[in-house]
Amino acid sequence: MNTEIQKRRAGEAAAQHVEVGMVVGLGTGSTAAWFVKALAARGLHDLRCVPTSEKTADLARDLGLTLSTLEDTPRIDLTVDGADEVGPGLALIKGGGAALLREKLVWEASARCIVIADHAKVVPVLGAFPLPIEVVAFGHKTTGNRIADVLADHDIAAPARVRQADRGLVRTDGGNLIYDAACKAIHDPARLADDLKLITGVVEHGLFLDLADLAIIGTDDGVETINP
Ligand SMILES: O=C[C@H](O)[C@H](O)[C@H](O)COP(=O)(O)O
Repeated sequence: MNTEIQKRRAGEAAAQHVEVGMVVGLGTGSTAAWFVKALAARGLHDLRCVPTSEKTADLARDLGLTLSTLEDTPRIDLTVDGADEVGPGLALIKGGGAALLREKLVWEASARCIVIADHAKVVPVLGAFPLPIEVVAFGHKTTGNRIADVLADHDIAAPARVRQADRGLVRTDGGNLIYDAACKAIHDPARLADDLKLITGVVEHGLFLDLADLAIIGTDDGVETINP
């Protein structure tokens, strides 16, 4: 199994869904990067692209795509983005690259969303990938304790840990921190999503529920599609 080829196949297949003149949301991560490259290679006219991170903005700019912002183009025709896990009903975990807040803002502004991933990302139950939760830096340990309380209420014993990089705490493009919750199995994603949003200090979480309209999954033989 070649994961990178699977990601590339998914990204290239998704680029075929883009039409002339569209406003396109550009996801973040290694899979979304294949989509951005494939999109640039198609050379479509009059596209306006809304990136979900500074990293994606840099890539798209380098490839000659025309960038826009959610402020200038608040209605997006199609967003294509990767995921850390693709569960039943196209419930997703996202945020492994710390871009979940901008991603969710762009997804929610989109008429259609396609998630792209390699085959290993498809899971029967969400939660093996630690759930990213974006929190404001002020008082983040208190917020982390409240997150742990909510997780315990969901029979999830593992604590959420603040994400570290070599040079200290990871900061999102918005200057916030990320807590990763090693849930192992999330049996009621909708209830957990609601409960996390009620915590003061939590900006957003990486559960993307009822947002994806289609999944394009790269395989060793080509691509497979999954509808919600
Ligand atoms: O914050 C990052 C995003 O949600 C990514 O789309 C996600 O982590 C998947 O990234 P990759 O395609 O690199 O596995």
